[in-house]
Amino acid sequence: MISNTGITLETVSRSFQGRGTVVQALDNVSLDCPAGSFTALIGPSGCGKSTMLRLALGLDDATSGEIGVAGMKPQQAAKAGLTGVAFQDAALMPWRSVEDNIALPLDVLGRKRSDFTAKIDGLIDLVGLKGFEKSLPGELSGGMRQRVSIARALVTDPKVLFLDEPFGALDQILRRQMNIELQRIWMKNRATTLLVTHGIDEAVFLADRVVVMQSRPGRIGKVVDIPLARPRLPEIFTTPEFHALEDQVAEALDGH
Ligand SMILES: Nc1ncnc2c1ncn2[C@@H]1O[C@H](COP(=O)(O)OP(=O)(O)OP(=O)(O)O)[C@@H](O)[C@H]1O
Repeated sequence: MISNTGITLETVSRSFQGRGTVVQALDNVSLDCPAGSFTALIGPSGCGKSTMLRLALGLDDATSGEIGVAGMKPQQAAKAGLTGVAFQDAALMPWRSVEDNIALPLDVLGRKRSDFTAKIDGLIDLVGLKGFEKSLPGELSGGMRQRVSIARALVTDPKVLFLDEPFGALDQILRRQMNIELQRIWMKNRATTLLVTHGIDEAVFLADRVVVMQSRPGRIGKVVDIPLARPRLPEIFTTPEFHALEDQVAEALDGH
């Protein structure tokens, strides 16, 4: 029984040895994402966002410090299928159909596909791709590919979800639609979510709090709480309350 499905970083540092220099990608970063929370991570290019995600996914090791994902070491959590991830370029297998792409993590984890037929159907429904089960990625729009990527991230029923700029390549209108979709999906499954984004509006719309990072060395500058009630409707983007929160994040990005 896993009692904690959150993400914790305790004084985590990661440095890279360059040519004669050491890059401190993360310097003593501590962060606690409680179970079921939605955290957005924003910051200038090179502040260590992707590095943090890679460490939490168990794809890389910290130079020092401790990371806990769903109460385990990151690699253990990934092996147990407790983590899901979606990247900016949907990273789908072009020769696999929508449903086969969604099933990919099951193959990787050695799970029996036939046990998950209903799960995959449900996810296709959830992300609005009914009727496209047999389509290939090349036959889908950018937004549809990202939906597949999100369904794939959810197929193991992860307790912890990592999203690395999942809508970064989409135009503004589509991104807004996807933000609304993502909120709906998250409100249903309530996975602890860590979203890396460059969009202040996206961060404020989706998150319970926005963690603003600073670079050289990569560290947390400020945490802005987002006390907006859910579900947040599209109209919220134009409210003074929303703009005030965007301003707080923008100021923190400027180092205030
Ligand atoms: N494998 C690596 N080898 C050497 N340096 C690295 C490596 N990975 C990251 N870095 C350095 O660590 C710093 C943080 O990189 P990271 O990719 O985490 O930043 P980021 O905040 O995700 O940037 P972006 O917003 O541009 O994606 C950068 O200075 C980068 O050059």
